Amino acid sequence: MTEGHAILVTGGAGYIGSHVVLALLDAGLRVVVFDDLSTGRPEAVPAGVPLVRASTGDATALRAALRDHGIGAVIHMAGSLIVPESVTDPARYWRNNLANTLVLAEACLAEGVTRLVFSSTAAVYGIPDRLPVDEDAPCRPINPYGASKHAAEQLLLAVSAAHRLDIVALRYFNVAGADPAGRAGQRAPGATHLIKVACEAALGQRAEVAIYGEDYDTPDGTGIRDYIHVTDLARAHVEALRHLAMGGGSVVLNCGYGRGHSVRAVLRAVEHATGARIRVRIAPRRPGDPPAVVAAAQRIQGLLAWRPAFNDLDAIIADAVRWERHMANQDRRHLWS
Ligand SMILES: NC(=O)c1ccc[n+]([C@@H]2O[C@H](COP(=O)([O-])OP(=O)(O)OC[C@H]3O[C@@H](n4cnc5c(N)ncnc54)[C@H](O)[C@@H]3O)[C@@H](O)[C@H]2O)c1
Ligand SMILES: O=c1ccn([C@@H]2O[C@H](COP(=O)(O)OP(=O)(O)O[C@H]3O[C@H](CO)[C@H](O)[C@H](O)[C@H]3O)[C@@H](O)[C@H]2O)c(=O)[nH]1
Repeated sequence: MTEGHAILVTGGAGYIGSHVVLALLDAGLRVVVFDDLSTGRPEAVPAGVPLVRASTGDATALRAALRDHGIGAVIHMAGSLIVPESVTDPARYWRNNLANTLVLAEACLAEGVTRLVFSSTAAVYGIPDRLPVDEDAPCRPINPYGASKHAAEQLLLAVSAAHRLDIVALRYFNVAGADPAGRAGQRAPGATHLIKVACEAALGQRAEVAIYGEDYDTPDGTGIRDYIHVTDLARAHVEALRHLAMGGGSVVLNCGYGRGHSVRAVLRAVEHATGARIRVRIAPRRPGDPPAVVAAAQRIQGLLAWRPAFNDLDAIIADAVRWERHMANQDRRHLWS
């Protein structure tokens, strides 16, 4: 697919990145991870995969990595992604998500890399007028995270229109779960994403789950999201590379299943999967949170040879719970070693 070249995965030591690396290896591709380990973990990088520890803001390190490892395509996943943090520290988001993407695009042009897959987000839409939201809907992000990712998309598409750099921007909806074979999962401490937080609470690793707002205009008053299994999402990256290799050209694609679940529905499903009761506390709405976001999922399935294999909230949660138990056992072993 890249004529013997390797794929550079920025952010490959992170949660989604580590699953993308596995999907690429499973497809028989050569992979190099480029990660500053700000939230990623070296143990998330499989043995034998080179790890370049540097920031995407470092043009010299990027160009050296592209050159030295014979990179044919880049999957750009490095970024900052916590919505409330983007509200309190916007400059960090504009720098990491936009300015560093510019550095990467320039490095690709300078080193003759012609294909790039970009991690974008449903947060670019803001509060959609209509659900499910399709790729042509207006982008009116309501927080600096979404704004910085939307600007990065615009930058990449403009570069793509002017130069030989083809882009697939994948707009991920809410990513959750873990590798069904148990090889990877979400490792970073202090998680904020709902399914991870709920699993930790169900397994006694945190006291409670705060429900951020019970007064939204949704059937049960809590926020609605389209949760996608991380392994399905990872495989979409392999198919996006295939699309580019076949000359498919630049495109923006939603990555979701087209089905929404409320916060309360997620908590019930985690309780069902674990047999535990989760203590909940009703908290005020979180700044920057839209009430409901659900993907129109047709375009990706029309364009890529991608079909979801884990389109089921219970399947996502089962893998998330299994990974959380695995992590808890590891922690206990460390305690006694
Ligand atoms: N988790 C989600 O639900 C979700 C949804 C939509 C989009 N995304 C996007 O997916 C990507 C990966 O997210 P994740 O959930 O795996 O988060 P993560 O924090 O686990 O992964 C991000 C990785 O990027 C690395 N990184 C950050 N800034 C860097 C820099 N300047 N230089 C080099 N490495 C850097 C981190 O060390 C980490 O390994 C992000 O771009 C994020 O915006 C995530
Ligand atoms: O402890 C928690 C955590 C979350 N929520 C609620 O659960 C829903 C999901 O929240 P997450 O924090 O899990 O995810 P977000 O929807 O805020 O954001 C995620 O999904 C977005 C797209 O919808 C972007 O892709 C973004 O990158 C990614 O972090 C929201 O209604 C939120 O208010 C709670 O009630 N309690």
